[in-house]
Amino acid sequence: MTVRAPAKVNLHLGVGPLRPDGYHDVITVLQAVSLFDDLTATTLDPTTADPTAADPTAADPTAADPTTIDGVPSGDQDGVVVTVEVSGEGADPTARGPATTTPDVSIVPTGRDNIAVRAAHLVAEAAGITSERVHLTLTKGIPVAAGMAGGSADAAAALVAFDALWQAGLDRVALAGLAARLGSDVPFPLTGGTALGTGRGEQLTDVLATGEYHWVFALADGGLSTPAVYAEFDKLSEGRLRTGPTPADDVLAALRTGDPAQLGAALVNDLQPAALRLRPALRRVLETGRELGAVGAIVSGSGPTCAFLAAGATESVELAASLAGMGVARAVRRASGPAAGARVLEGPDGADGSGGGP
Ligand SMILES: C[C@@](CO)(OP(=O)(O)O)[C@H](O)COP(=O)(O)OP(=O)(O)OC[C@H]1O[C@@H](n2ccc(N)nc2=O)[C@H](O)[C@@H]1O
Ligand SMILES: Nc1ncnc2c1ncn2[C@@H]1O[C@H](COP(=O)(O)OP(=O)(O)O)[C@@H](O)[C@H]1O
Repeated sequence: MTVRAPAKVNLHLGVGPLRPDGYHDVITVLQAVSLFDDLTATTLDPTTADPTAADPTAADPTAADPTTIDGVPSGDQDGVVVTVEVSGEGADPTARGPATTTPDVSIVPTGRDNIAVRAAHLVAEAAGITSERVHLTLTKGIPVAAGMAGGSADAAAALVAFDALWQAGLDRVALAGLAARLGSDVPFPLTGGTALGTGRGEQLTDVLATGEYHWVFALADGGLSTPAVYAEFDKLSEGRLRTGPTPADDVLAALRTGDPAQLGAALVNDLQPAALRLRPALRRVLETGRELGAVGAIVSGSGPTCAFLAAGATESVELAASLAGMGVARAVRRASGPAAGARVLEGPDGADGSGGGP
């Protein structure tokens, strides 16, 4: 069973003051873009050891209660064992070497703190599954800790995969409820497209959007931690009166016209000053993209990826080539949006997941 899920870019990210629960109210417009992670779930014979697997019982040092991680069942209380193998973005070259003490946010964990494993345990709980052994292969095209919601995409893909694999019969509303327990950004890659997010970002409404948008992403070396960027936002906000998140009216109006230049001029990211404080070199990346003709230039979410909107497909090819030539980014990727949400590429019997539909 293989499920593909998309990355996102925030076209508008208005952030309100820190709430008592440690989150911020946001008003955000998210667009799914054609950078994808593929998650393959393979049911294993419970009696066969998997030599490629990381130790699934490796303790998460942040978990005070070993039976849950952030309120999500860890699997320790039942016989559901999910092992993980990662390739592509964020695959740890030292994964089989000695353990390091400094956590690197841009490396994907392969233990039970992998968000796809946590998603599996949530579905197991909902479906009453108590004994299964499953191996997950994550083929990551979405950069890690990069403000593009790659972990959220994997979690959404896992929810869809395990719902189908274990015949849990969860409908879209139930899946979105589990998704919101895993992270504020997890409901969005289930649906994809373009959507308005409120609350922590997890409450989604459809947006009237026309046209196809051509993006160029400048990938950075190393990631940025989302909580660290929000904390920097709080520091920068000290002494300033912040009432609520800024509304997304300009971006919503631009999306109705389908005009990239209008959308480019309307892009807003309230986390951008915080990301630039933590990564001053991103200023030069943004300036370079603008000088090379991007109609919009913004830090993607909490960063450090920089997102450039091109006037059209041809312009995006030229922009990507020129940006790569300037050497300001680790890598440059082109993508279009809106992209579809999490979908089955290959079912458990090897059949494709198109269901014969359009
Ligand atoms: C900033 C955004 C923009 O879309 O995403 P990224 O750009 O990192 O992908 C999101 O708000 C990130 O969503 P997500 O990565 O799911 O965050 P969560 O797991 O829910 O929360 C991680 C931490 O981020 C902070 N957080 C998150 C969401 C929110 N509305 N307010 C917050 O303050 C909190 O410190 C929280 O403990
Ligand atoms: N399947 C996963 N893919 C990516 N990161 C993961 C995954 N599971 C857990 N993580 C952790 O989540 C953190 C955020 O990753 P990611 O979702 O890619 O970034 P962002 O929140 O900036 O969009 C990473 O530092 C990583 O350690």
